[in-house]
Amino acid sequence: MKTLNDFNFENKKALIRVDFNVPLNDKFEVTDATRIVSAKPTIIKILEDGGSCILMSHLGRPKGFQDEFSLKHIASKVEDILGVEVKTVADCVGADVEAAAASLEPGQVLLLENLRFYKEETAGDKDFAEKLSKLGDIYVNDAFGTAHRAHASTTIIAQFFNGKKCFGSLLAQEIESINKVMETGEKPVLAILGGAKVSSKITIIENILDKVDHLIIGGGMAFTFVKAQGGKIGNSICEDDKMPLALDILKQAKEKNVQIHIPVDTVAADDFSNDANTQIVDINEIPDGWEGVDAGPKSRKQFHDVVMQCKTILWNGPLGVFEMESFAGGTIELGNSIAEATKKGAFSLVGGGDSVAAVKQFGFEHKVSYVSTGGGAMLESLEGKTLPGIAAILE
Ligand SMILES: Nc1ncnc2c1ncn2[C@@H]1O[C@H](COP(=O)(O)OP(=O)(O)OP(=O)(O)O)[C@@H](O)[C@H]1O
Ligand SMILES: O=C(O)[C@H](O)COP(=O)(O)O
Repeated sequence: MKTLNDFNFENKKALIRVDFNVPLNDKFEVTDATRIVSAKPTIIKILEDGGSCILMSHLGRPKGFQDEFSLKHIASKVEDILGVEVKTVADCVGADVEAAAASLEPGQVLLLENLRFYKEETAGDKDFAEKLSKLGDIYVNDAFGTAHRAHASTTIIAQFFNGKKCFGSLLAQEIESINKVMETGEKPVLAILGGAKVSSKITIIENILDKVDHLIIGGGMAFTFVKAQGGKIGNSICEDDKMPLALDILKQAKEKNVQIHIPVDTVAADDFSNDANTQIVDINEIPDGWEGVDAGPKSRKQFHDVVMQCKTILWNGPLGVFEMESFAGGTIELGNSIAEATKKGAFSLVGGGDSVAAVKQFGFEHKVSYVSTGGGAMLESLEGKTLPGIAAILE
């Protein structure tokens, strides 16, 4: 696995695929700069070697050239974070871009315009990838968030850099963190899967059963398991067609010696709103007209005890409807438990869209070992898939 340390970038132009697909508000200000901050070590290492950096990224899902998706909106933020002037150019291929790249001096940074202004990017077009490849001497992929896309700049381009391609430090760190959970982590290994739907997590569950000692199934998806075993779940969300699969997962877990933990009680609400009436009920006895919206106190205690026993912890998906303050308690307590276990030496990885949002919202970001910058890329990694962006560097 080639990393930045295998190259000396002195007088070299590094063409770096970053994932600067960051959220913007209506004034086009970056509201979460994590992905930019996370790419900084790679960029700084190259500049310190005496190289220059050509940064390429997508932003959103534009249809052609659309100003609202222009990367010029984030250039000053990138500049602030890097502490280095960031030059911009109004395109990502063509004569102006080639001239801007050619005139780049060691120590300088150039940010190209949104790659997805060209449909060739997502189509994985080889000619487009080749045009991009001409801009730099060494290709560095540091875009973990987009590593599950076989796009021109993430995957196809790598074939034009035989022996001159490597992982950036963010991508290397993401791979290492996933490997720690899936392959090399100290036992006992625990995965906590929450969120709304079983259907979106099935492949992960099936893959992970071979890797973990404990599996907590929480959040909305727990109710499919509860109902499948004969529990009364009131109006709680449930995928009836997935109940046979839920039973099969429980059977597989038994065969594989994986201990499954499902909530034993729940905060039930009489309405899906923050000011609904609530009561704590047994998970198998949710009254009609009420729905489970958060883990109950006994479940929180049960999950805390499991977390504290484990040395490697993966967390994907909230334990309740954490967006509503009244139903965020279970997710917050789980975050506290993971933070405590991490402090005692466990390795903890948080990944996936909503759990990362929850971790940031409740201030656990620096209390866990690693927070992934990938949403879909993280989920596909947990499914056991080889991500095309990663494979392209290894080839
Ligand atoms: N008991 C519940 N009833 C209804 N919705 C729930 C419940 N528990 C959690 N959720 C909802 O699940 C959603 C998150 O589910 P999702 O599967 O998307 O999570 P994730 O794995 O963190 O994110 P992603 O799949 O986007 O990476 C949240 O919006 C949350 O409100
Ligand atoms: O935010 C993400 O998950 C990545 O930047 C990939 O974006 P996409 O889902 O539009 O390909």
